[in-house]
Formats: sequence, C-alpha cells, structure tokens
Amino acid sequence: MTSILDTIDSPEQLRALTVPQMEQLAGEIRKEIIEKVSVRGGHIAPNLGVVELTMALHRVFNTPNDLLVWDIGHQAYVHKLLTGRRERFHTIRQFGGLSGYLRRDESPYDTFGASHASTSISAALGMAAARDLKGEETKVVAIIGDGALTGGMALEAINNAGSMKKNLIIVLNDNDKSISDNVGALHQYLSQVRKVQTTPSYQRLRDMAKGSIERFPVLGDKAREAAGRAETSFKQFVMHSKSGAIFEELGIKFFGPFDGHDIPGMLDVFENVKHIEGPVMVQVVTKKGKGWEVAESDSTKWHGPGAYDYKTGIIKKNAGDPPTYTEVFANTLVEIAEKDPSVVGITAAMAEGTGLKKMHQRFPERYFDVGIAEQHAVTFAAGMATLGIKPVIAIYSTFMQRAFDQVMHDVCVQDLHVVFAMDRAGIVGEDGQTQHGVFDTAFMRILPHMKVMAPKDEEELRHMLYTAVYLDGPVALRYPRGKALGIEMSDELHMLKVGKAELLSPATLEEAERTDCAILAYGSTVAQAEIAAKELVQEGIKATIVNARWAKPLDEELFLHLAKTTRRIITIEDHVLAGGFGSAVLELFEQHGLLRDIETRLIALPDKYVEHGAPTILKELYGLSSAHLKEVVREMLGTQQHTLA
Ligand SMILES: Cc1ncc(C[n+]2csc(CCOP(=O)(O)OP(=O)(O)O)c2C)c(N)n1
Ligand SMILES: CC(=O)[C@@H](O)[C@H](O)COP(=O)(O)O
Ligand SMILES: [Mg+2]
Repeated sequence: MTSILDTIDSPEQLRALTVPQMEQLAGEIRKEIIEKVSVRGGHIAPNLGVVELTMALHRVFNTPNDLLVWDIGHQAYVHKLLTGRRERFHTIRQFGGLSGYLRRDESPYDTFGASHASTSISAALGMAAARDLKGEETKVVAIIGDGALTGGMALEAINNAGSMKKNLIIVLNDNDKSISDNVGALHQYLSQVRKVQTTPSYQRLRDMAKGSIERFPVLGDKAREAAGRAETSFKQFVMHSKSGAIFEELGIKFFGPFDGHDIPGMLDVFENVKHIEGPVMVQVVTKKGKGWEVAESDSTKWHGPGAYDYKTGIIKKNAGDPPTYTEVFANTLVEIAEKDPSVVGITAAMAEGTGLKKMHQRFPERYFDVGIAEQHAVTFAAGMATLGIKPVIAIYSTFMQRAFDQVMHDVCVQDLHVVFAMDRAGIVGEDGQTQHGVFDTAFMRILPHMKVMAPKDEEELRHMLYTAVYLDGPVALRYPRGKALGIEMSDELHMLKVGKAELLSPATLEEAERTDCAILAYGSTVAQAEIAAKELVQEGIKATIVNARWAKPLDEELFLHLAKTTRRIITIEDHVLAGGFGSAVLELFEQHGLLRDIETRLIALPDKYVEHGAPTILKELYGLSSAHLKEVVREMLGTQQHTLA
C-alpha cells in the first residue's frame, strides 16, 4: 500500500483526502510516532490519542489562517507531522532537532508556545479579541485536555470568555486522564456527563440524530445549510441536551460528548460548530494511547516514557542503575511520615513525576493531589501549616514559577512552615526551554524568611529533607532530574546546620587557606568541582572545594575566610547567573568590601532560554562541565594546561 503520510507536506493535501484515506493515514501516523519517538522517548500516549482529532481540525479549519491553540503542546506531534515537519520528525526532542512542544519560531502553524498547562483558552481568547479589533474573520480554536482544565488559568479564561462573547471554539479533549488519574469536582462532573450520555437510550437517540445529519455529507456550504435546517439534526439535539450545563450557564454553548476517534463524526461536529456565534465548547472523548495496546492499557506509564523498544513495547532501563533523586526524596518522605503523623505530601497533578504516589500508597489520608493547580497547592499548604501540619509540597522547579506570589504572600510573609521540594531543578534535557528548572534559587532566595538549599548527592538530599521538615518557616530544596550518583545511603536521618557549608577538600581550613583558589559549588555541580580539583592537582594547581549546601543563608564565615585567604573564588551552579547562588556570594563579598581585593568567576547559565537536548550536551555547551571549570581556574591563575611528570 502506498504511503499517504509521504504525500502530506501541509494540511492542504489532507483536505483532499477521502475518509477511508484519512483512516489509513491515522494508522500511518501512529506507526511513525511509535517508531520515531522510541529513540529518545516522548509523549506517546497523549499523541496516539489525538490522531483523528488533529486530522479533523486541520481538515475543517483553514490552518494556518485559522488558529489552533494547543494546551501544553505535548500532544502536538500529529500536528507537527501534518504541518510540514515530517522530514525532521525523527529529530524530535534532540539537540538541534524539533521541539517536543510548540514553538512559534518552529512553524507558522504553531500559534502559541507552551508546555505549562492551562494557557490555551486565555491565549485563544486574546487572539479572538485581537482578531475582532483588527476586523478579521479568523477562527480561533483552543484544544485543552481534561487535566489542563483543572488549572486555575483555564477556569479564569472560561469565566472571561463566557462574558466576552467572542467567537471562540474550545475543544475539550477528554480522555479521563491527567498524567495519572484526573482529580477534582470538575473531573467528576465531566465523568458523570460521559456516563449519562453513554446509556443505551442516549446512544439510540444520538444515532438517530447522527443519521439525520449524515444524509448531508460535508460537501460544502449548501450541505451544511441543509444539515442546519434539519429539525432533528444532531447539532440541535446536542444543543438541547443537558450536558455541560455548567458551561452553558457560564455563557458557553456546550456540545458533546463526541467520539474523538470517529473521523466522519469529528468532521461533522467541527463543520457545524465552526459557524456558531459566541464561545463554544466541544467535548471530545478520546482514549489516551489509542491504537497501541501497551500504551492504551497503561497510559500513565506511557504518558512520557524515556527511550523504548517499539517492537516489544518495553521501556529501556539499565539494570543496576542508581535510584533517581525523585525516588530517594519520596522514600525519605515516607520514612519521615512513618514517625511523624503531622507530615503530609502535596502534589499538583504530578504524583508519578514527584514520586508522591508513594505517599499516596502508604498514607492515602496524608496525600493530596490538588490537580494542575500549583498556586492553589501552595496556599492550601499554607492553610495546613497554620494548624500545625507540616506540608511538604513537591513541585517541579519550572512549575513552582506559577506560584511565586503564593509563596511570597501566603507563606513567606506569614513565616509559615511549608517545605518546597523542587524536583527537576537545573537543566532537565529534552523538554527544553520552558521546562528547565533554572530560575528557582533566584526567585526563592529574594523572599524574606525563606531558606534555600541544594544537595550534592542523594545521601545529602535525605538529610536536607529531614532538616527542612524540622526547621521553622518556609524552606526550599532543589534537586535534579534523573539518576542520583549511586552512593551508599545511611539509615539514620539527621539535621544539617542552617547556613553551614561543607569543606570537601583539602581536609582542614588551614590547608585550604594555602590553596590557589576556592571553588564554591552548589547542588549537583559539586560532582564536577570534585573531578576538576582532582585533575588540576596533576597540573600542580591546588583548589579548595566547598559544597555550599545553602544559597540562603550562605555560610558567610567560611566564604569570607576563603575569600580573604585564597583571594580567588569561583562559584558554579546549575542555574541562571542572574540572582543565583553566585550572585548571592558576590552580594556577600560586596557587603564586606572585598570585591576590590579578590578575583571572582561565576559559572552559571546565561541570560537566555536554554534549548532542548541531552543534559550532557547542554551542560558541556553552557560550561557546567569539569573541563570548563578547569579552564576557568587556569585562566584565573594565568597558567597553561600542562601535566606534571
Ligand atoms: C503548570 C503545569 N503543571 C504540571 C504540568 C505537567 N503535566 C504535563 S501534561 C499533564 C497532564 C495533562 O493532562 P491533560 O491536559 O488531560 O492532557 P492529556 O495528557 O491527558 O492529553 C501534566 C500534569 C504542566 N505541564 N504544567
Ligand atoms: C508535559 C509533561 O508531561 C512535562 O511536565 C514533562 O514532560 C515532564 O517530564 P518528566 O516528568 O519526564 O521530567
Ligand atoms: Mg487528559
């Protein structure tokens, strides 16, 4: 059979296909995604679920003039394949390759960049308002998942859209799943709607209504007009059905649920709703992982797996790999919670990613998944803290950005004891620009009362978590994505001294005073600093290595002493330069009038959004490697590289 996918350069060709051809294309797209994504991993299940939906949207709407606004963008691989990116599809999520999300600079079909959830309706409403100001006719369509609909921004946008009355289509891609099971009252409401409307009587009525509209195949305006006139048309039926009453009452016409895998059905629905005035929501029911048994049967596992074997459906994992930082964090939290009933775990829809599912399994009553609602999660934690509960809120560093004001206004001003466990801190790799967690030290350390720390390894992470739980006031700890170092971990947990760094080498402060320079390393970069120091010894260069542990409060005594004695200080961190750990150290030196007398170098990420790619490539590129650290030391000392005989 000749490939149809091979002939698709743009939605233009898609628009010329028959329904059977589109059905064949759906199969080819699934095969392409399953095979190509296997190399680096990616968002498999979300994409397999939207194949028919994406084709129908590009078929009915005149993209790119009509605007499709995908929420998150993790489900936009099909959209990429249909919009001229087939040739480069095999590069997806790789350094220099296609992004795993939408980017306005990647294609004119990518109308709005994302990866954080719940932005699509706001952006689409803004586009609709701009369109009207400009007197244009463009259709604007937001496509949002049932998970993303639990986010505050989506609800704020619905509130706004319902009263603004702009022409706007919201497609609710309801697969009954966030990454894990979806949560919340809105989710329960939509599930109810789905259940009611899949009763046999509903199905019979629906088939009758659908039959009436099918007599008017989608051939053009005349057929549509005829369909519109049909008294028993599906459109009129769904308009008068009770589904989505909650949205109807907010001023948004609601249609659905429709089968999101039924191509002719989808074409009918979109052809109809496209002509409706005012805001419209269409509930489309899809199956996450559709068409690939392994992904259908466990869509959580296949939401965003790493590399896998597409022939066997087995996700690759090396036997004997050390645990991830996430696993160590989650196990330690459960360990602490075993002994302390006042400890609770809170997640914003990331039970798997943050490891908090372990809290769920062990202490379901002390585990809270609040949905994709980071702002609410933080203030919810603050409320708990007022009554003496010890909330540990585990949020990816990048998603913490959402809740900055809640951290400031609801937690820090009131000096409440909330622990912020910021997973995925630093460069995360293939998810790229919007997901690197490289701003957290800056935005946390500027807040009065906040304490901020980062462990050098998994053993230290355990004690940092314990310390954070038993300190007072707000405490944030950041730790990286992925595998830990594989070092042995102790059984006992202990408190770390607040604001005390660890002198790693040489063994004593007296020896450190006589070294050529001091490297103050923060968090995961301690490992690079240790490697660099060992190798520099071969060149006759002696460097003091400090594991800073705290970005706030700093170990002022030690840092000032090393500055005064070695007179050369280098900082290194997996974070942007502006406002980070190195900046904090400079502030300290400036306050003590030291900057004129010492030399400093700060190794950190530049003032740009770091692209996607393997972490090793990105760290090398941006100088977070031991090799670059050695170069900086040599440059500072004015020495050339040479090896001692
Ligand atoms: C603000 C924010 N918090 C958390 C996430 C992590 N996240 C990515 S996809 C996802 C689930 C989205 O569910 P849904 O919108 O229903 O899309 P589906 O994957 O089911 O198609 C979550 C929680 C995110 N992208 N943004
Ligand atoms: C869209 C999405 O799911 C992201 O939040 C991200 O892909 C998570 O990645 P990891 O959990 O693999 O770090
Ligand atoms: Mg979903």
